[in-house]
Amino acid sequence: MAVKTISILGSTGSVGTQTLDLILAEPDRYRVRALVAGRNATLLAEQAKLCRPEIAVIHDPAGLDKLAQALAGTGIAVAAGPDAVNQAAALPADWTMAAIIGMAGLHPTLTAIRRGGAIAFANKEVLVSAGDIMMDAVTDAGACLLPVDSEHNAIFQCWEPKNAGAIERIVLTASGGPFRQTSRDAMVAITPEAALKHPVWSMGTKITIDSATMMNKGLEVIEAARLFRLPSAAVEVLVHPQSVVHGIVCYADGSMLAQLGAPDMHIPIAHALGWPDRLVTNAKRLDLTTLAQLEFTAPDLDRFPALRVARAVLEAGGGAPAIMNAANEVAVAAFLARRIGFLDIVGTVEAVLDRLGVPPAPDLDAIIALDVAARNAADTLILSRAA
Ligand SMILES: NC(=O)C1=CN([C@@H]2O[C@H](COP(=O)(O)OP(=O)(O)OC[C@H]3O[C@@H](n4cnc5c(N)ncnc54)[C@H](OP(=O)(O)O)[C@@H]3O)[C@@H](O)[C@H]2O)C=CC1
Ligand SMILES: CC(=O)[C@@H](O)[C@H](O)COP(=O)(O)O
Ligand SMILES: [Mn+2]
Repeated sequence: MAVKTISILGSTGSVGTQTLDLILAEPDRYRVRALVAGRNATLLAEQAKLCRPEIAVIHDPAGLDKLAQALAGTGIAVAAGPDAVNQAAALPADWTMAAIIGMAGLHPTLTAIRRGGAIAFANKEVLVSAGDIMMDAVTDAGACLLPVDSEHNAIFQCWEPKNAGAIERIVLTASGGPFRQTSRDAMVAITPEAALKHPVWSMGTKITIDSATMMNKGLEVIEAARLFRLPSAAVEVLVHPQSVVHGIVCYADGSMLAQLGAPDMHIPIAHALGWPDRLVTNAKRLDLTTLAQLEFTAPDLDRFPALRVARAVLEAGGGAPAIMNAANEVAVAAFLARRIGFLDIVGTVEAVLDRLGVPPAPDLDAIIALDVAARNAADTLILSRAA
């Protein structure tokens, strides 16, 4: 059995730590090249001691001393700053987990794609903002793109490449989040604490808030359109509170192929890590006999307008997805910092989209400029709301 070389971008996060769980469960199968984190030097150092990468890199230079001290004498190289992050992403690796949160992952992920090999893609924000560029880079580099987001991984598992022409549509399921049954009026008073209590999944804070507004599903519709090259109309969303059916591919003969599993991210990550083979894991098993009922309902776009906004953005094209994503990142951070209310998150996104329109986004520089413009516009709106 050949040893797989691995890099993890975003190793200290929810997806990153679960990726490392799988690697540490079978250490002889893998050699870790690079671990990359944002600010958490303590956890990064602990991880490095366990999996012995060639290099551990922290984006925030303020964490370098702590990291260097913790790893002194281990022979593990350390580095800090954005250039070091990109250099780590460029190191040859058979398999890279792209799990940095948000647009912060743009350059390292693109660097890893251009280097080639398999890219396990968790970072949906980058696919939303710069999806065509990412997908073209995958093709140009001959890289192998492995979707990790649970719904997209499910679609990937059910997608028959030789029958792609016979695929009518795909279905992404949504848990509905903690406010699935909350009235719009009651949403005004939602606190960060309440929004961070996801009913099913344990995830990082940003995606958990996105699930609460259902912007997560909006981002996922665009992510699916990019990954599977489908129009908006071919990507359906159904609310499925049990979160055991993750995605469905609907074929022209009436067949629907679905992927089921316990709501445990170790499962899609393991699929991507083992692909094209299957790993043995300790991930939770689903006991179908305990499932009294599986519900599937259409989402309520009046209570959760994020989904409508995301579809409009996908259909508008150009720089609109990059603007939506950037405004959402700023608004979620402002909500978590108690600077705006829950309904203001999507309100801010809509206002920024109205302000910036649908500018063209022909290349990466244009997308980055729009990302900055949308962040500035969102900041200004949030400041003016507070005044
Ligand atoms: N969590 C989940 O179950 C799922 C997540 N996803 C997607 O996966 C991605 C990661 O999500 P999640 O793991 O929840 O997020 P977390 O917030 O838990 O983790 C984010 C990771 O990114 C790192 N990071 C942040 N900024 C930088 C930077 N500038 N340079 C390098 N590293 C950085 C963080 O480091 P540090 O903590 O050290 O600052 C951390 O390791 C997101 O795009 C999300 O949408 C998709 C499906 C499911
Ligand atoms: C685990 C995963 O893939 C998340 O994106 C999940 O889908 C979030 O739950 P929601 O369905 O509530 O958005
Ligand atoms: Mn998902």
